[in-house]
Amino acid sequence: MTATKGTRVLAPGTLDGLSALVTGAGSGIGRAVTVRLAELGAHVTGIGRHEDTLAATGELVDSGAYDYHVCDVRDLDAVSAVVADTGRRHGLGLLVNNAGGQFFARADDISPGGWRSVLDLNLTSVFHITKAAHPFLAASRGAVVNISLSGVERGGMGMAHSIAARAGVLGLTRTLALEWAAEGIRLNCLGPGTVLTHALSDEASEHVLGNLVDRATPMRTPTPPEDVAELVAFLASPAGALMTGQLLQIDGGAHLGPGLHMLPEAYR
Ligand SMILES: CCCCCCCCCCC/C=C/C(=O)SCCNC(=O)CCNC(=O)[C@H](O)C(C)(C)COP(=O)(O)OP(=O)(O)OC[C@H]1O[C@@H](n2cnc3c(N)ncnc32)[C@H](O)[C@@H]1OP(=O)(O)O
Ligand SMILES: NC(=O)C1=CN([C@@H]2O[C@H](COP(=O)(O)OP(=O)(O)OC[C@H]3O[C@@H](n4cnc5c(N)ncnc54)[C@H](OP(=O)(O)O)[C@@H]3O)[C@@H](O)[C@H]2O)C=CC1
Repeated sequence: MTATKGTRVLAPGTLDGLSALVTGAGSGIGRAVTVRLAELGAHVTGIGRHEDTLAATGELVDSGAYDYHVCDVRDLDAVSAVVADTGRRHGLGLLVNNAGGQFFARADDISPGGWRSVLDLNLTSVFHITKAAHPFLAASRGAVVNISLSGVERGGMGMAHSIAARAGVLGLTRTLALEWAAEGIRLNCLGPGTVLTHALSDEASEHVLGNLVDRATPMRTPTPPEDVAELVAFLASPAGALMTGQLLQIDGGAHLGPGLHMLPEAYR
């Protein structure tokens, strides 16, 4: 297996003066995005449910470049209030809808409650947060990056609820890219492949590496969270000024291979 180490190509100061809001900033991809945006000059407001992890992210960035709110993105009134507070305090030039996830189960084993839970987290929250951000994004001619999943256009075994939600996010992204283009607002989706964050347990990581990375990813490498972060920063930078309505899969070709989740082992 080969693995990149997380590539940094953007120049220091690229995002000077940008105000960003990142959901799920306390770990994994959201933490890597927060750290990189702040390194490039942005102020970042993080959202998550756990204060300890959000605070730990703050230890990785310069003081003054970061604050956070403890909030569940499924609490639509609370999270809309956080967006409005952030917009009033700092303005808002970039929204990164990153908080998300699912449990792995065959469709037959997903109850109405399980379906609702995953749709609320991965689709409904994204709609409401993005809508709450609209006036601030219009004022800044800002951008939205929605963190999706490699395979969203092809399906994924064991993930009917999550893939349906992410497909909904892609449709939402493209629709708002049309509706808000005249205001200079851009929206894009990123589809990471397998990212070895703490969300995958050690046992699952071994399983994922053996079966899903080596066998299902043509480039036989996981996606470093830092690579996702650099792409988010690119989309927020002037170089991304004409990119909107895109799904960019950053997955070592997984969307071309047998599929991250096409192997029976993916949902044993
Ligand atoms: C084990 C790994 C195998 C290998 C898989 C290969 C994949 C490799 C590629 C990786 C691709 C994607 C990676 C990621 O997305 S990493 C993301 C980071 N984190 C997570 O995914 C975890 C996030 N999960 C959660 O936050 C929660 O589980 C979730 C929001 C989904 C649910 O939380 P909630 O608090 O709402 O949960 P409840 O306990 O209240 O349950 C709500 C209903 O859901 C049903 N449920 C919950 N878990 C399961 C399950 N495992 N199977 C079936 N049903 C489940 C639960 O019963 C409730 O329903 P009812 O009301 O009907 O009882
Ligand atoms: N890891 C992977 O292989 C891949 C991940 N993805 C997607 O990337 C995104 C980030 O995943 P990753 O970094 O790996 O996982 P993590 O579990 O590390 O990150 C998820 C973050 O979201 C936060 N979060 C979860 N639920 C809520 C909620 N209801 N309200 C507020 N915050 C919440 C969590 O913080 P807290 O618990 O404190 O709330 C956590 O910081 C997810 O959408 C995931 O599905 C996509 C492709 C592959």
